Amino acid sequence: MQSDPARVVALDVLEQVRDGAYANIALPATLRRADVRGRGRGFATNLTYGTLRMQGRWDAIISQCVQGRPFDEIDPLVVDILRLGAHQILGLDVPIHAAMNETVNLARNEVGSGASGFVNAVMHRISERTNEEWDQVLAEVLGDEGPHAILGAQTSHPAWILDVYEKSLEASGRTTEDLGDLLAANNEPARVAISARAVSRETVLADAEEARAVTTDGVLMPEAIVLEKGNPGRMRSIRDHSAGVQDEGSQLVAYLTAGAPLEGSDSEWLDMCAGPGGKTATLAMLAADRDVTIFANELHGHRLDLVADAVDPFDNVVLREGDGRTLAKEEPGRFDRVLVDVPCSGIGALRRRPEARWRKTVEDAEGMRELQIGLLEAALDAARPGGLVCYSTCSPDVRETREIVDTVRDRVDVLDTVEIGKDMVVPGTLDSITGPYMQLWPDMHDTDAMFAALLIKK
Ligand SMILES: C[S@@+](CC[C@H](N)C(=O)[O-])C[C@H]1O[C@@H](n2cnc3c(N)ncnc32)[C@H](O)[C@@H]1O
Repeated sequence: MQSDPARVVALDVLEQVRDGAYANIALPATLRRADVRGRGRGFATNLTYGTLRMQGRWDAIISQCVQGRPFDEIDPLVVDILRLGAHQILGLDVPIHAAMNETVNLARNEVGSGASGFVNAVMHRISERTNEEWDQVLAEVLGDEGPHAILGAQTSHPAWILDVYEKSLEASGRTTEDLGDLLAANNEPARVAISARAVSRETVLADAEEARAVTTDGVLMPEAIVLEKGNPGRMRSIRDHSAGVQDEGSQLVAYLTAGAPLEGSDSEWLDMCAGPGGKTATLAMLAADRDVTIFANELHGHRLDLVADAVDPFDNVVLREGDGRTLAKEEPGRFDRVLVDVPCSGIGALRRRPEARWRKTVEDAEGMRELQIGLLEAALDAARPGGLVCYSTCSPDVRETREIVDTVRDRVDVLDTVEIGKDMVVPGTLDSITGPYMQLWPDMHDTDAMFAALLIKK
């Protein structure tokens, strides 16, 4: 019997990801090559992304079903087939007999009949328990390794990410009891939010309707449009860059940068780390009738090209390629508003990249520290006296958020922090935020875990 093409595609992408590919790039290309469309395409997408996201949980469960065989010694291709099988039984509502048959068949066709017998036996054992029962088993077998090892396996996260999240929750006034909700939110696909830029919100809504997309209002940003269903790539306004797909948290960072109160001149803004240009384009929209020029700087030429595409409909943006830190030396004290959206570990945006949590390490944040400090100091150098600097990350790790801002505030002349503009969001949605730093959360705000601090230079 031939294998189901959608499952073959999913297996192919899992193999590519093992070799270092990004699923969001490998999957569309593999679907195209295999000419899988319609419902098969949707199934292959859910299966691939879901399996990658939940891989840690499935591996912990598979390890309990291999009857003493060391997990690390199983052929990686067989492991991928078992992960796909586990996800069909426990992660999707595929009927058990279909999931079993298809998985065993895939093993026979892709590896050989020896492997199919092993896969059959393991799949039987996986299917003997419900998710709740597997949670119990994992709690028992991992009991000696501590609560984070258990919760990490149950929710499919490396234990170090739980340690980092726990510290971040506490630092931003939440409790460690919220950790489970946060991890569960990471296992849901990110919502597709749209920022209307060179056209009105109404135009984008009409465009979405024409593309047969289903929309709803933003949770956080009154201006945002959320696509509940549909493909943004089919919308004209997305294709011609008059609107852009952008997380609501990222939209808010641009609104905070443009809208924070400022005394004195307000005509030159700097976006110091602009690529790929989502925030630059939203800033360009917000500056459009304000007689402002935006200088968009990016270190890498190929990412500056993406900024150029994103701001194509606007004529108020000047592009510059280079290190943001040297720019500040060349033009000290010039800019009225500066956004410094620094490179970071990205562990606040795990919903977007299903494989990301398995690639990142606890050292990633440490490795960025000097660069983040240097960029924030440079942003303050580039701002005029009394000018505004917005420091932001898409990570909640305190080592790259408040610790960076606190270090720089101690070192250089920062007059004050500015209160986060709660009037810019849907009323009530930022009420939990106290103090000068904004930390968003996927489980509370349905955004990436963006951090922002607004500073005024002396
Ligand atoms: C978090 S991303 C910015 C995202 C962007 N603001 C947006 O909303 O689309 C950080 C960017 O900083 C760039 N970068 C890294 N080091 C830099 C440096 N020293 N100077 C300027 N940009 C830098 C990276 O290439 C990356 O494109």
